[in-house]
Amino acid sequence: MLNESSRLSINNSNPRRSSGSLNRRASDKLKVNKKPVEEKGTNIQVVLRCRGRNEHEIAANSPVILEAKRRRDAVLRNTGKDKEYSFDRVFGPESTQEEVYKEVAQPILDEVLMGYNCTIFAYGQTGTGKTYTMEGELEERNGRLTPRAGIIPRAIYKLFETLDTEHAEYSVKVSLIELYNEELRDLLNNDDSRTLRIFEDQSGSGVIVQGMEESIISTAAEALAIMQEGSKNRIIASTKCNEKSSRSHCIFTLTVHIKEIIPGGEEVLKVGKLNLVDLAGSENINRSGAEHARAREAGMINQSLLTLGRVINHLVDHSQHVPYRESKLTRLLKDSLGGRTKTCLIATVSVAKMNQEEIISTLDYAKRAKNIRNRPEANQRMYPKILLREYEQTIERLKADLQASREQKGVYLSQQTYNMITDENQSSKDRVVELSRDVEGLRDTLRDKTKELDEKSDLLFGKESELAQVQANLKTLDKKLGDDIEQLTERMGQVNKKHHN
Ligand SMILES: Nc1ncnc2c1ncn2[C@@H]1O[C@H](COP(=O)(O)OP(=O)(O)OP(=O)(O)O)[C@@H](O)[C@H]1O
Repeated sequence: MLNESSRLSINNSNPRRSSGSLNRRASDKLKVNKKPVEEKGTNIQVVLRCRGRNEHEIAANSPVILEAKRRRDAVLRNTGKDKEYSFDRVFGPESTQEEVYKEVAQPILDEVLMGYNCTIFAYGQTGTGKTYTMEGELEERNGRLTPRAGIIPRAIYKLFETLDTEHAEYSVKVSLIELYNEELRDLLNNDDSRTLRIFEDQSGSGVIVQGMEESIISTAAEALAIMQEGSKNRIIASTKCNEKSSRSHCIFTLTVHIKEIIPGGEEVLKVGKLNLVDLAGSENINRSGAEHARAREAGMINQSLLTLGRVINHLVDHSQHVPYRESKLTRLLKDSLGGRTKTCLIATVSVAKMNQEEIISTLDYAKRAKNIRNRPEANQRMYPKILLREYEQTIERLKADLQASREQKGVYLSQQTYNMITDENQSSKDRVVELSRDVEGLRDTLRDKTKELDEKSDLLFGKESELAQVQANLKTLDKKLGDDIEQLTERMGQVNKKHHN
């Protein structure tokens, strides 16, 4: 699977090929012409894609309740009351794959070529077109992509077309991983003995997936073939909503290194990265970010999707602590949410009334995500010479480690001890997950109690107003009674006077 690129030798000397990174990891000494952070940051881009009614929805006579209006608005017809939602772009059911690519992904690919890290997420209910939008049809026909090709194949083709047209010296790497039930799986490598682990790099700004295969590719067709193979490996599980629904998250990453000559004639490397993320179906995760109680009972909790919702809420509320570490998905994509990556969320929805609850839930989720601010920053250029020297040092260190373990010097563990440590480690991690769930349960209770308290307060307030009204009436009656008594006394005085006369 590891292919040598004939175009560029810079990556061929990379001893860490099997250790992928989703983010920048150039050490400080490699930095040149550092670009300033875009100070105030930019909101993440959010687009909505509506899928027209499918056969099932038409057969069920479920009417259309969501319509794309103009370029940026969607109108929801909800029990007689229309509600408008605005996004950076709204694509109606008639939108084509090409249109979505050109308007959403193409500008992002341009940013990647300028040296930025970018991420595109597809979020939505099962069967609303996440995979269609991200992958679509991967097969070529007569050496060309078909009209149903999605963002990934189009981005791959456009990337090579641009690099070749510009006669750039470059290298391109791809990786494809899946996250299912909080387990990471490499879709480009079936070797089950390789465990993928997530590490934050020393600078704390990036994430490294240790053990992940990164295939160097030299043509678009090669990349597409890899993608097709990986896509077949993706776990498909059935749910009630869609027979072939996927409950896994899929992250496809393209990493591009381009050689540049800076003024003065020195060679530098520009690095850009594009993460294309097809998330699991969002049903069972409600608007507040809590999962469906029945789903919890059925063991269908998607910890990662749940945490993604919570991370969004925390970012929008500018919380001090954002719970990135509570799931693998949010750990992997930390930099895409509130970090230095340029991010776009594509929310996919059905337009049929029978999915009303999920449509509203997705629209609200997307609306909230619009408020996340990232601070995009271009990756620093790297000097190949220094990079090579660093790699040579790494190779020396790895050789020493290998020698030590061969000679059983240094830290050498038997398989049994290693398994024991791994089990203990996993058990602690499981405990954290269990405790997080308990905390979530307590949060739900707190939320319910707060709601109850609010209702009681409203009731009390109503009663207080009623009491004040009764007291006011009493006061008026009291005054009237006093006046009546006064009048009566006066009359009686007059009568008595007459009587005496
Ligand atoms: N915009 C669209 N135009 C035409 N067909 C579409 C569109 N969106 C989705 N489809 C079709 O609907 C079906 C379900 O789409 P898809 O598998 O992409 O959904 P999904 O959101 O990825 O579901 P899951 O969560 O199960 O992965 C597919 O047959 C796909 O071809």
